[in-house]
Amino acid sequence: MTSGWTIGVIGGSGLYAIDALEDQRWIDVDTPWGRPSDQLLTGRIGDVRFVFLPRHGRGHRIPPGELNARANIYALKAAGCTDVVAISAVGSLREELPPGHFVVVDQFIDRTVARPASFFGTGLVAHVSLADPTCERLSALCADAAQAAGADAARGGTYLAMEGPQFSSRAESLLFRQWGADVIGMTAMPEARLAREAELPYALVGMVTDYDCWRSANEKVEVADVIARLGANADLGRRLVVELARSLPAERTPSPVDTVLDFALITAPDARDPSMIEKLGIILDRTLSRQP
Ligand SMILES: CSC[C@H]1O[C@H](OP(=O)(O)O)[C@H](O)[C@@H]1O
Ligand SMILES: Nc1ncnc2[nH]cnc12
Repeated sequence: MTSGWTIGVIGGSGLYAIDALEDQRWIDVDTPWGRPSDQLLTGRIGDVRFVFLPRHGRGHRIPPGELNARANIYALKAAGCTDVVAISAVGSLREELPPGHFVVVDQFIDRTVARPASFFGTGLVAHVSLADPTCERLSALCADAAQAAGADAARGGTYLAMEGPQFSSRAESLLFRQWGADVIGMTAMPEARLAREAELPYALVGMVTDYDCWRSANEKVEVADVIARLGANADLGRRLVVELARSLPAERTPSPVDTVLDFALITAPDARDPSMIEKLGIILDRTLSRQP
């Protein structure tokens, strides 16, 4: 019996449902931050509860810059998730990460510019650490699960989050390589920041669909090529989820991320805006219940 885990899965491009879930049910969740991208698909694999959210909505309706990441993360928390696995299509900035490979990333460079990136603000200020933005335990489980599913999976890598929706210019692509980025995408930020603020351990599995445009003067990314690759990748992504369910330890021991807000709130209790506290809702409940 596996207990204590409820895994939220954010499915990126090409991953809009998970057939292997038993007792499937699409449920509506509204949040103080607005509506998530779609209904949530709840179910289980064996004894492990899963909550799946198609990041762009079924049918891929929402572009990266218009995703309501706060509502998405809040909805997963409200649905009882203890941990979040994000699965994303990514471009490769490294020769040794060809299309078809998976990369379980452990760092981010955030170049997004126009997205609300925090649950906190005037009236309630918090600073969480993002030094290690992903959960080592969950990432290791995902990398093992990817391999068990039959994917070539690299452990560790830096994801460059760009604003999009256009793909990068060649000069940008070359620059990002010099910065040490390994893969590129448009969605992991601010998602990973918000997961940390919501005290949800987060892992991101990048499924490489293309080499972006850095390799030669006439190379460029085309959505049609990405889509062609997505079909095969998405099958592996779904299998990864099944393998992850099989491999989770029977008991979920606490993660340091479960309690990050205990050390992050800086606004004095009597200076806190009650409407902010209300809007933060379940994100703050645990911390506030411990404070006098
Ligand atoms: C379909 S290519 C561009 C699109 O794919 C990635 O999305 P996701 O991370 O949700 O798989 C990328 O970030 C872009 O949004
Ligand atoms: N080359 C690329 N750039 C940004 N996002 C992507 N998603 C998949 N491939 C990508």
